[in-house]
Amino acid sequence: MNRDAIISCQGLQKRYSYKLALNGLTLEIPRGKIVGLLGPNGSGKTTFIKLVSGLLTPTAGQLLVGGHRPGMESKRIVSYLPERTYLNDWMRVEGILEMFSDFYPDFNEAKARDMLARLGINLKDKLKTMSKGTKEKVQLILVMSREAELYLLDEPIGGVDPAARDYILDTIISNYSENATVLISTHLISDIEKVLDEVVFIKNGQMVLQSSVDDIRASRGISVDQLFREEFRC
Ligand SMILES: Nc1ncnc2c1ncn2[C@@H]1O[C@H](COP(=O)(O)OP(=O)(O)OP(=O)(O)O)[C@@H](O)[C@H]1O
Repeated sequence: MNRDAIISCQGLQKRYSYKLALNGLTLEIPRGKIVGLLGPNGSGKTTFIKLVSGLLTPTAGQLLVGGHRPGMESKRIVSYLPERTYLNDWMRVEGILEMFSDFYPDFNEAKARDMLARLGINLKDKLKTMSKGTKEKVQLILVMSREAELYLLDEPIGGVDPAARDYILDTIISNYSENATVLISTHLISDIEKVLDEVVFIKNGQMVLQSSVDDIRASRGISVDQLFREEFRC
């Protein structure tokens, strides 16, 4: 197990009653990279992210996050955007900012306010009155405004319109501290691959490929999106 990697796992298994969602996953995610976690529906992406965030516990195998077994120490360095919202709908953006400031010592409120202003989001608005895409923007800004060592983004921009996606990728996701790692699970590969350094493909709870995006383009002459379509053709 490599303790220098931000995530290191060996033979990682997660079983939900009869379903083996992760089936001996072995991989290392380096520090300082933006990594795409890609795979077909049900391949185990969300399960892996939840294990890394400490929300679930492994059935078997080993997992280190920032050199620690998932727990208090690893949770401190992880900023996690879940697939489904965890915030209360009735809250106003300004209330949520306050909550994050109280809760997370590493929350950079000025950075969050700046990004919210640039996207024209009104601090007085309540989440429940916002469109799906705007809600996603708010949550992504909150998560990326923590000075974390590892950002876990599970399907971050599915509801965001294509015109806003580039802006969000360039200003929010790429605007992270230098030694931090961003792990993004997504099906919007063609939109997101331009910011990715590396990709991990998983299938049936196992890793099938880990490669730098440049290597895929140089050695195979195709995009990550094309490779995904070839690898996982139904
Ligand atoms: N709480 C649960 N109970 C039982 N089975 C579950 C549970 N959560 C996930 N699974 C199963 O585990 C497998 C992996 O699910 P997971 O959500 O990790 O996949 P995913 O790659 O994130 O999929 P998607 O791309 O559709 O979001 C699937 O077969 C799913 O049905």
